[in-house]
Amino acid sequence: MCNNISFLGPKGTFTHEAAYILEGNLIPYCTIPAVMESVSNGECQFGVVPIENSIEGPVGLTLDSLAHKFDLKIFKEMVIPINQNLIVNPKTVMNDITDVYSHSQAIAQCQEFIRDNEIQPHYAVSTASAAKSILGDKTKAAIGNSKAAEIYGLEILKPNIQDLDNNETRFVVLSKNDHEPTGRDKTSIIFSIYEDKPGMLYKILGVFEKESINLTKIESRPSKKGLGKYLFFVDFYGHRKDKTVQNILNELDGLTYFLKVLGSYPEF
Ligand SMILES: O=C(O)C(=O)C[C@]1(C(=O)O)C=C[C@@H](O)C=C1
Repeated sequence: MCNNISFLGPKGTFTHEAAYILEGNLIPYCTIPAVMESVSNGECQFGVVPIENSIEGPVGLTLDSLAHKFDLKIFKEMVIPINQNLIVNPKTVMNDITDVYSHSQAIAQCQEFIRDNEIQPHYAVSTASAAKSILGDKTKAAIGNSKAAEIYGLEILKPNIQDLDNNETRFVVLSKNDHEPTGRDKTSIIFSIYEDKPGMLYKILGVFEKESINLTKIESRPSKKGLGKYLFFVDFYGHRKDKTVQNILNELDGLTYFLKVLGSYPEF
């Protein structure tokens, strides 16, 4: 069995740091859909992507790609603390910097720092690609992982520049199959409801209440089928092979317009 693990690269992203928790041959891909494609087409057995951040919330591209583009399962989840650093070329001082580059999530996590220092933010595909892009230009800084500074021969001018301390990101390991039950599992699903019936979401949540199953996340995203039409992303305790969870999924099948089970995996 191939032991390749794709991750959102290049080397030095937070996703790379999360992927280190796994054992295998780590391969960087430059976008979240490219990571998913590498698992779909069998180049990699697993792929690691960010799914939500404790400050900035969902990673929309991951949720949308799982809902609309790929038929992949969640095999594992991982949560790592995020410490953002101001990364610069050697011998740069604060006054040299006019522009700062990073992933949109990282820019959002450091809004106050960027505003207080009056530097112009720019979006990049990942924090590490931002670090690579500033090489050789003292007017440009990047926001990212200290590992990126080390890998690309850059320096950290200011550590811990995120606005809030409880900064954590949850990553998922995607595969063609989900995880066998461990006794401490979570299940992720996506569903949409019939729009013309009142109280549908209430009824659906009632199914979980009836079976005494705790939700750990509920999130809605546009279904891309018009304003006011949503997909719901729900995570809850239990494995899809548990009798209780099977009862829930059977009932939801009858109550929802669309239901996709993203799989069951051990709680981090
Ligand atoms: O750009 C990176 O370093 C990533 O791994 C992506 C990502 C994200 O999408 O949330 C991961 C963690 C941080 O919150 C910032 C960016």
